Amino acid sequence: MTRPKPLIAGNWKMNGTLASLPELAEIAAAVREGAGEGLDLLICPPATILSASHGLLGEAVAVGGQDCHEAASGAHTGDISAAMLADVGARYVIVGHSERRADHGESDSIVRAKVEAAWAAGLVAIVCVGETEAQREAGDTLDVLGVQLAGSLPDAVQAATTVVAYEPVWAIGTGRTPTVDDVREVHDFIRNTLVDRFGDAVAGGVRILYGGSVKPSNAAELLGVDNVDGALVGGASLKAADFVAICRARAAS
Ligand SMILES: O=C[C@H](O)COP(=O)(O)O
Repeated sequence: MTRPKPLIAGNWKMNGTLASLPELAEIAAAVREGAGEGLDLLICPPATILSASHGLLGEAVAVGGQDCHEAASGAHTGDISAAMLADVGARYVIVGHSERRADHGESDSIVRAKVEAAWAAGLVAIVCVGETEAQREAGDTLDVLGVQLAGSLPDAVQAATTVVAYEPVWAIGTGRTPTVDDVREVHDFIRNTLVDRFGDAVAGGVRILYGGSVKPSNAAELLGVDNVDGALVGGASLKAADFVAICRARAAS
């Protein structure tokens, strides 16, 4: 199976204002100097600065949303549709992040509907899955991920429209990461699960990102693991220098 082109994605979460745009300018400058060679790059800033971010980053670094509503439009005060994200330049949208699942009670079936909404608007959906610490300690990690994948991914998955992000909940923002062997086991499991359901041709091209305390010092090790096709980076993506260092580490691994 040929490895898909790696994707390094930054998720700014609820951080960043117009005053943060210089960080993006710094990333854009590093990319012009070759930092993103051989990689697809993505920043998912808050929706309030998506348009300005797109204007700054241009085509070399994609921008994406952090969530979208499952409906195309309507009476959903405060929500954002996939088409609205696309309208201001987004090419991707994260769905089913564990913070959305926990804070907003998003079930696998809601996540699945959001994936379909993203596709309908022409966006690539980054579908997040991951186990809690209690689930890992109980030995349930693969079972939990199997259920999340089965429920969150629609039948019409294509490599060009879908990315899976494995984010162990206990590793997010904690500075803790799974061992390389644990990451390999989970990513192999996700790949095999995709192959069983969607076949080799589709599943081989779906990028499987690792997310959870990725930083410059551990990026080469984590991103060098088989079936790790990039990273979904939270905290470290807020600093241009760290995000660029992660990109360089992946390019070199
Ligand atoms: O979406 C990103 C992940 O939740 C990882 O966040 P983190 O890199 O701050 O641990």
